[in-house]
Amino acid sequence: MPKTVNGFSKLTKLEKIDWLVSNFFDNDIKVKQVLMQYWNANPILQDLHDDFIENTISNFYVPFGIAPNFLINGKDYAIPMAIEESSVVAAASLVAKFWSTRGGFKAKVISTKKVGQVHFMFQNNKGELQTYFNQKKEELLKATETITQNMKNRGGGILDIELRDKTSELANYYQLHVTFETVDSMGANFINSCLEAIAHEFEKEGIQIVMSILSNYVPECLVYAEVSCKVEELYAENAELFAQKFVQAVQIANAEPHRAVTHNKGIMNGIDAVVIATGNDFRAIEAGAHAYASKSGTYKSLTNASIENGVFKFWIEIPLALGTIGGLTSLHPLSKLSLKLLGNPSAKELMEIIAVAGLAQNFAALRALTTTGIQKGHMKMHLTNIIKQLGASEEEKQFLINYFENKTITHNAVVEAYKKLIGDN
Ligand SMILES: CC(C)(COP(=O)([O-])OP(=O)([O-])OC[C@H]1O[C@@H](n2cnc3c(N)ncnc32)[C@H](O)[C@@H]1OP(=O)([O-])[O-])[C@@H](O)C(=O)NCCC(=O)NCCSC(=O)C[C@@](C)(O)CC(=O)[O-]
Ligand SMILES: NC(=O)C1=CN([C@@H]2O[C@H](COP(=O)(O)OP(=O)(O)OC[C@H]3O[C@@H](n4cnc5c(N)ncnc54)[C@H](O)[C@@H]3O)[C@@H](O)[C@H]2O)C=CC1
Repeated sequence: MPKTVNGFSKLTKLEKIDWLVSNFFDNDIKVKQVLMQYWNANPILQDLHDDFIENTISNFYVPFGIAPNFLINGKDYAIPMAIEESSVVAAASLVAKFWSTRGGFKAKVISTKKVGQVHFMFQNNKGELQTYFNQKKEELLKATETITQNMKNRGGGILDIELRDKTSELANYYQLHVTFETVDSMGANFINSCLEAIAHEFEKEGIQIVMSILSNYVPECLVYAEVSCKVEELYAENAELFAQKFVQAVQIANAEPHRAVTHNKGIMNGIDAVVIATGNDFRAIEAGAHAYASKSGTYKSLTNASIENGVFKFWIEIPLALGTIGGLTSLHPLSKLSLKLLGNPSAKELMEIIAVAGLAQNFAALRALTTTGIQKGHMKMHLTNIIKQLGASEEEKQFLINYFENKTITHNAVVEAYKKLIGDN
């Protein structure tokens, strides 16, 4: 039987589920039950979630946790995190507590410029194109006036439009490179609307517009965060060796892309979790962060560390195009709550908070990697997931948690201990 369908989008939610269950699950009624089990009991709330995307058939939960005790620029925060991976929230919490007694995190937005581009092809004389652009520039700005008026009143809008010659990269390729200030919004829709208005105005015979779209590479929408303390304040046991190995771990990430990718993945554990909890676009943030990590031509660490005059310093510099208005930020009740928990920050303040979450996460991972190894703490948190996969009862779970209190946790060791416990050898 063909597993393709016409008009799927027009079916009701239940019809969609029935089609899926009959075509892909042999009419297994349990599949329908699992999907419906995740529907929200409140139909209004469910409707809201149904409409976030298309062809919704259920909800996919991701845990929503809190990392308390973050002291950032002298202000206390409890940071919301939406993430499926164990040990991330624990690690952030541990590090927040640690640095809160050493002056906390200092963060600062460096710049907030965003970029959009109208990509086009032009075969004729370059000088003529430049003249046409120079004559047209004011009209291009005028064409966006109805869209930009409110943003200008907020202190934002279009900062500049440049004609860029890209013919050395691709034959006949030029672009209008436009920079924006979008204040408290991420700005994707605002930027795209402006670009399409500009493209429409710029079009004329001989200019073939290919596309108009914002760029998620935002090296000028940049935030910096750091922690520092005297080396001896780091950890009681051999603080100097700890600091040295920590700095070496960062240097290795800067020298070796294989390590840098994992190092930055650890940073994104913290960043994505807060980005998602606040209703922001984590794909945009991921794409922009990794592109920035490659800005020198080699993929490198997004963090850095130093020891100078007995002072340990650890910092991050990362592009984050975030919004505290627009997108899902006030539509998703939990994003709204997250922003309220953070004191309804401006987009700039949110950039600082999220950069700190990334720095804290990296500190936790490097601390673990250069001391006990990552598995000890991670597996301690992951233990309950393994136990649950085995189908253990509450009593068996407690037994296994106590059993592994002072033992090395591996998946196999847990399986063996469980088998022994239930007498299945
Ligand atoms: C996991 C810990 C924190 C345990 O650390 P610990 O020293 O065993 O923790 P503890 O039991 O002594 O508790 C100390 C504090 O840690 C936090 N904490 C401790 N347990 C919990 C918990 N259950 N729930 C919530 N918070 C917890 C909490 O703040 C607690 O204080 P309290 O609340 O008691 O005042 C530590 O070993 C750690 O930070 N490990 C690193 C974990 C990590 O980085 N995980 C990320 C996933 S691995 C990965 O994806 C990235 C990686 C590692 O590959 C990146 C890279 O390579 O760079
Ligand atoms: N490549 C990408 O990253 C793309 C992302 N998107 C999506 O676009 C969404 C974000 O777009 P936005 O334009 O930010 O959201 P949005 O379309 O909801 O617009 C936010 C609007 O809020 C208004 N506003 C009110 N007060 C403001 C203030 N203080 N500061 C700034 N604006 C204020 C402005 O009119 C602004 O345009 C996200 O959902 C994202 O996933 C869409 C297309 C492409």
